[in-house]
Amino acid sequence: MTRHEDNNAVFTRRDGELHVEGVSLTAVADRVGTPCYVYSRAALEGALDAYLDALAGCPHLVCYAVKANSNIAVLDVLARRGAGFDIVSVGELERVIAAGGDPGNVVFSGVGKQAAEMRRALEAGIRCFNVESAAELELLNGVAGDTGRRAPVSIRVNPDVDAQTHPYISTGLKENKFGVDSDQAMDVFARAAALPHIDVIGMDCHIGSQLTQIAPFIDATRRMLALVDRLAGAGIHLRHLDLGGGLGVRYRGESPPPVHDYIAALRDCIGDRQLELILEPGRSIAANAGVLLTEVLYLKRTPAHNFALVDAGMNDLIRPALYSAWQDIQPVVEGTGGTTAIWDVVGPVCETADFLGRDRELTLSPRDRLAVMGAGAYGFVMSSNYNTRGRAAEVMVDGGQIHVVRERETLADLLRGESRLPE
Ligand SMILES: Cc1ncc(COP(=O)(O)O)c(C=O)c1O
Ligand SMILES: N[C@@H](CCCC[NH3+])C(=O)O
Repeated sequence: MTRHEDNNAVFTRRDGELHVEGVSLTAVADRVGTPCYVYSRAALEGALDAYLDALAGCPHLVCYAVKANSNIAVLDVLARRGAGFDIVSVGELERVIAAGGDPGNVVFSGVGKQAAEMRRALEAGIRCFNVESAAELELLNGVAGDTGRRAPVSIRVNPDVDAQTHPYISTGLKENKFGVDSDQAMDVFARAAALPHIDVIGMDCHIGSQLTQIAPFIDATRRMLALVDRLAGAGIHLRHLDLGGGLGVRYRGESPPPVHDYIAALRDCIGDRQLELILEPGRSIAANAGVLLTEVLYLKRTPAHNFALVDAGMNDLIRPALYSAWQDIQPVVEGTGGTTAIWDVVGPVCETADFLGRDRELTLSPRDRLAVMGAGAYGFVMSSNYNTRGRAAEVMVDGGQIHVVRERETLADLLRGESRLPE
């Protein structure tokens, strides 16, 4: 795998059979069973390298957004390659530490941080708290004082720009719950600078996810820089600017800007200001580094519709049900015959919204394996046990090797901690 290759280049078809790196997906399904998430180490590394290469020569830290895919093996691969991490809970911090990541390269985002989480993050020595409200700032100052530490702080500013993405994943508009209103930002920074246990070191924003154009990023960056300059005028000098994540990927017809163009545009805005640039990409690192493997259980043809019932459902991959997201569905083995039709690929969950894809032209037989593409981000992490279904296994392919990096959940896992009432 050379650097900069498109992540999709590691998912290739050879003799009609879909492979990830050097391994056939049939081999993975035979060994691990379905449903199962399969990630490519080379694809993860290639995606991170695109960021690191584009940032060369500029002080930077790429903090992979753990929420996109928090499997410890994924974090391990990225940490070894030089990534920092953006976390939103103490749980994600513990994952980073378990994966061998350096807490000194962790930024802590999130609107609802609790005192115990702050305490643990201070103790671990994280790089920065991305503070999202005046109230959070006061609590953090108190917790830092109690622990005898100073808290490094960035204030998340809501720049009020339209990210032009799905409303559920748009975060930088005035009406969204995220960050400090840009009109109140100067006051919050001034308060932070005056608090005894806070070190003000940065400013951050994150305007939304799956952005396919550069313009909203530039718009947000300019608004942030105007504030950075005003703060400098008021004697508050920041060390870093964190522009969040949000760069989109191609699921179907989208053509998001290449990482290189996106970063060149950001660097151009920053100009010769002495600021470290922090980014928090999630989806653009992980989405196209993973697929969800599933098997056809039954084919059901009705006068109204053709249903392919598969063993993965909305509890495994909720994006289609939640956002009407479209993800490509490919047969693992092509050309084996079967019924060619327009199918709704649906799961076993008792909900009409339980579909992985609708109106897909496929040639199918029962027991065929299918791969839902682009499932490496916001896939397993959003899965649930709805209908008392165990969560899928996760696999990391590395060259010719298959590593099971999360066992499939068993019934015992699902019932753990529950009990009947006493007699
Ligand atoms: C604060 C923050 N940073 C980074 C990300 C990662 O975003 P994406 O996966 O779109 O790159 C998110 C999620 O949207 C976020 O809320
Ligand atoms: N879960 C969303 C992305 C959320 C981004 C989190 N801030 C998706 O699958 O598209």
